[in-house]
Amino acid sequence: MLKAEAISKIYPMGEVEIHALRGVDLELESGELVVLLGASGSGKSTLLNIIGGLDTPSSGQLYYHDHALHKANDQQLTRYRRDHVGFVFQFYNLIPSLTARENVAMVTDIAANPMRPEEALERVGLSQRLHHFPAQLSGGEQQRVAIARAIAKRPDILLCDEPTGALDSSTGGIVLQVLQDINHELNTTTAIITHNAVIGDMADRIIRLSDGQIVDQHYNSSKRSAQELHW
Ligand SMILES: Nc1ncnc2c1ncn2[C@@H]1O[C@H](COP(=O)(O)OP(=O)(O)OP(=O)(O)O)[C@@H](O)[C@H]1O
Repeated sequence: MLKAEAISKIYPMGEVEIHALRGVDLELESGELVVLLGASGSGKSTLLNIIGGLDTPSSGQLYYHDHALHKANDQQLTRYRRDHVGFVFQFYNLIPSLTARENVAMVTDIAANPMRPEEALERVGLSQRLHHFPAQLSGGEQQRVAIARAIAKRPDILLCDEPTGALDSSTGGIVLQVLQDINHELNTTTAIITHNAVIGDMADRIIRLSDGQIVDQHYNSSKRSAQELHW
């Protein structure tokens, strides 16, 4: 469903250029769960942001089905993000003055074919927290609200940048289990960025980046349930 060919990204920084990505080829297949591993600065977030239409490549081609995203203008990229992509970040980015339900409703109010906020929150196990404000929720619960918000519009692609980076291992396991369940139940193509190689065990495919290049990728023959993972 998504194909990146020879993607490079150069950030000009004064006199020097930072080569964040150097010729990345990547295909994401419908319904798969991919984990992207790599050291800090290897280009993981840059790649995810380009795939999600938050950033544009300096060179290379990017196709979502037959849409050439590398040629898209701002308006077309906004539409692609709004209609097809869900994002989950390390810090949950919830609106503090809105309840869990209202945070999710912000998205469902503008989406084409959304699920009800109650359904999205039920899918992440938060039916009992609909009217809580973010400050009244634990970190893991806040991340689950962020996931409910991301999936409520039924995105084709869910992109998660260090979704458990701020969580302890057992809370992180619950959040990852939610992502794995949603991938399974809704067939949402899912990419998870992490520093943590253990998380690769829950993936269909593991991709490793180093210095702006994909240096290894393989299918995982012994996929495990996220809640079995410990780090
Ligand atoms: N907006 C930017 N302007 C300039 N340089 C950038 C920008 N974004 C990223 N970079 C640089 O590009 C390289 C790749 O960064 P990126 O954030 O993609 O790495 P990462 O693998 O996600 O790292 P981390 O795990 O620490 O988040 C780094 O050297 C970074 O400093």
